[in-house]
Amino acid sequence: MSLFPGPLNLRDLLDVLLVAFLIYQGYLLVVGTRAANVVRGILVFAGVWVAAQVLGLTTLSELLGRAGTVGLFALVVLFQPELRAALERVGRPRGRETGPSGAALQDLARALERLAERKTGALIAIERRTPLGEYAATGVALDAVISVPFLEALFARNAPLHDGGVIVQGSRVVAAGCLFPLQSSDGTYRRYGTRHRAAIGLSELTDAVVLVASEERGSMRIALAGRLGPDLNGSELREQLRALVYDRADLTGELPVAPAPRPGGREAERRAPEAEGPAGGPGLSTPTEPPAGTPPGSGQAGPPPERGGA
Ligand SMILES: Nc1ncnc2c1ncn2[C@@H]1O[C@H](COP(=O)(O)OP(=O)(O)OP(=O)(O)O)[C@@H](O)[C@H]1O
Repeated sequence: MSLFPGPLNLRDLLDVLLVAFLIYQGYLLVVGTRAANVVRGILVFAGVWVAAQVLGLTTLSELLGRAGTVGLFALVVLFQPELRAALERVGRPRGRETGPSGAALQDLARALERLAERKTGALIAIERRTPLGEYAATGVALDAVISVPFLEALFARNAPLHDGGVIVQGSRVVAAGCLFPLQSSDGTYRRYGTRHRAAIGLSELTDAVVLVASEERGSMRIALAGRLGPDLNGSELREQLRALVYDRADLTGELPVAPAPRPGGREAERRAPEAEGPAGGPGLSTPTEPPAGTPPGSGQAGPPPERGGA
């Protein structure tokens, strides 16, 4: 039996193109989120199921077929936040995907630098394709132009909105005092405090770029795709922000510069998890490897200077 029973007409072509378009859109929706790994798993599962069918392994194909049906329901429950975000994105008006302007990015980086220098804790999520509306709704709605003094005032120790995270959409701060989901996938980042784990947690569920200034260590880091990057200095922070927001590094979900942690010392021990990430990779005992999936050459920028801290 041939794949196409009759000659290929325009309607078939349109059909194929629409399916290809839908698959591509589906890919764009999941890429950079924790759902991407699950999609890969489903593809492997489907591959085995098809192979079992082709080879006539009836028991196996029957078993996988039934497991697949149950699995579909499980996926809907498991990925409810992602599905909601995906639908929100589909229904979102066009033209809202513009990220922060160059000046806004500079101000974000400068503000984080100043906050970190003064050991004032800060948590800032920059929205990219995944809408952060549901997390913004947990805080106080704002509509403010990004500026260094404004961000410093927001996170100042006794300020009413200093607790929780700030959400940036385009060049505006749209919410403050927001509750982000805590990192959940495994125990990799267990030793970090809740601010860092909230940054990792949000980046695990969305494609947001999440900036953290540590109150305890005075350090600055970026969380992306469920992983916490290394300590950054001001120029590294600016460079990464530019790459993530303008160079569409979001399509790979990778931190463009992820210097390998150095072995030895308490600092290395604290940094060790970033060499691992939830996707697996070397264990804590071998902290010199770059994170799994780091693009070639990305470690060539060399490790940032050591900082003091806890
Ligand atoms: N789920 C959350 N969403 C947003 N912000 C949170 C969340 N959990 C904690 N925070 C923020 O983190 C602060 C506590 O930070 P904590 O000291 O536990 O974390 P940390 O990662 O060690 O950070 P630091 O290095 O700055 O001390 C809280 O006061 C609050 O502002």
